[in-house]
Amino acid sequence: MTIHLSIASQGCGCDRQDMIHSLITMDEAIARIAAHAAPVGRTEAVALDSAVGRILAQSVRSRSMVPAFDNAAMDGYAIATSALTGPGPWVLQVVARVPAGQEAKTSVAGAVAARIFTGAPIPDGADAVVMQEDVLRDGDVIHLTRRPAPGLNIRLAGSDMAKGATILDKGKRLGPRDIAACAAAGAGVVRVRRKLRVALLVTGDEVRRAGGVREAAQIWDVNRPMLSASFAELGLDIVVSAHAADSLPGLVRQLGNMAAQADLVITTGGISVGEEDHVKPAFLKLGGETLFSGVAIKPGKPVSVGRIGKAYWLGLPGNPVAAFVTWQVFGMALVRGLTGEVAGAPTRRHVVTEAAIYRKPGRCELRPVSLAGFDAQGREIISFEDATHSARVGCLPLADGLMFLPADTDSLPAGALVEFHPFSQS
Ligand SMILES: Nc1nc2c(c(=O)[nH]1)N[C@H]1C(S)=C(S)[C@@H](COP(=O)(O)OP(=O)(O)OC[C@H]3O[C@@H](n4cnc5c(N)ncnc54)[C@H](O)[C@@H]3O)O[C@H]1N2
Ligand code: MOO
Repeated sequence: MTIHLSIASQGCGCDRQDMIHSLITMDEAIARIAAHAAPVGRTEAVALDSAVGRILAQSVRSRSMVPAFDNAAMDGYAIATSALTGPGPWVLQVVARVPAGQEAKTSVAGAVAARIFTGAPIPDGADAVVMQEDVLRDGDVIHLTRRPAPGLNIRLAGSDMAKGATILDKGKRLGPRDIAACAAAGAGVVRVRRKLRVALLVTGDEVRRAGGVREAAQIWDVNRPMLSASFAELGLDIVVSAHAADSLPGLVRQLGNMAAQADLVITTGGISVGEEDHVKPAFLKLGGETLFSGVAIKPGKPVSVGRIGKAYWLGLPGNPVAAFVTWQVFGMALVRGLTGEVAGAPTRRHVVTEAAIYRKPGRCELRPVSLAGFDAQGREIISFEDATHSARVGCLPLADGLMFLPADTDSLPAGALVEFHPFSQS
């Protein structure tokens, strides 16, 4: 629901219509990434133990039926229900013992039982397992008072996975639950995409390592630790990470070196319009081809994507919240494309606003928000600051995702439905 209640605003000038028209929309930018970014590099076989976080390059099929044989779901006694004649109770001789991991050597024929343990193969002739709590054991016999249904407490061969069934499709990022399914299917080695090689270049004369020495007009570097942490969580291979001064020759050299080593070069800062912003000129000097440069969003308007030779370049803005938001929306889309990950995009959903919103229309706004409980109809409520501040990092730890406010929306009442884009862990 979009509500238009015009509010007078002079704005800062950066939302002027003539400027906005040179920008593309967020959906167009995502579509361009999806159309261009194809999986890079060779695939490799890795042991299941070290496959977490990797992207499957080949689907996984079950090597056998799972379970491979009928087995007991309880510790108890395997019996043949057809041998229970008359109304009962019944007295059955215990003729065998079958622990898990051993084949059943004796069959169960007639009014006899086999002592059996969870996971052990069902002996021939048996068609039910009575749990031990439901029988009375007396020496070599058991007393049974209730007739079990055929099939009771038996896990049938193939009831979990059929032989040859596709367990996981290629393009899946392997998490612990996928690893469990691979192991059950007998896939001890899986074929995955090689790790994406990324290079990170954080620009700015004013930027210094967090917590270190800094002069009066200098700031601590937020972008490098923030993005490095995201890369690590995504399992990317950081081939080089460096800081660059605001100098064109230096940037040309560093960007060129990085593009020669990495599949994806990520820069932060230096992509706006001031004469201290040398990243785009350096990219162009290296013969870079632009996929897009500037998106009608707030924050993150200058975000750019292109190619330098075979490497992709993602230019993030310097403001840390803008860098984080554009990394989440465009960077992760680029990584998904380059790694062939199929189903990793966060699912957007509708949520309701806790408070009214008044804003300057023009760019689609991606405001960090926190999930704040549910309303009387069970809809999720979000809380948020009264504006998006692209340089205020203090709200990030509390945020669960982004609220998307359409470009033409200038006000919304409390309780309005808006789109919510959850942050991935990374
Ligand atoms: N005349 C105009 N000025 C600006 C425009 C515009 O359209 N016209 N756009 C504004 C917007 S929107 C953004 S976003 C920024 C983007 O600027 P850059 O990407 O060139 O980034 P910088 O100028 O290098 O830095 C911006 C800001 O962020 C701080 N910063 C940079 N790197 C880090 C870091 N690693 N950790 C923490 N903070 C960092 C930097 O000190 C600046 O304050 O441009 C606007 N200007
Ligand atoms: O787009 Mo900028 O990120 O508003 O500060």
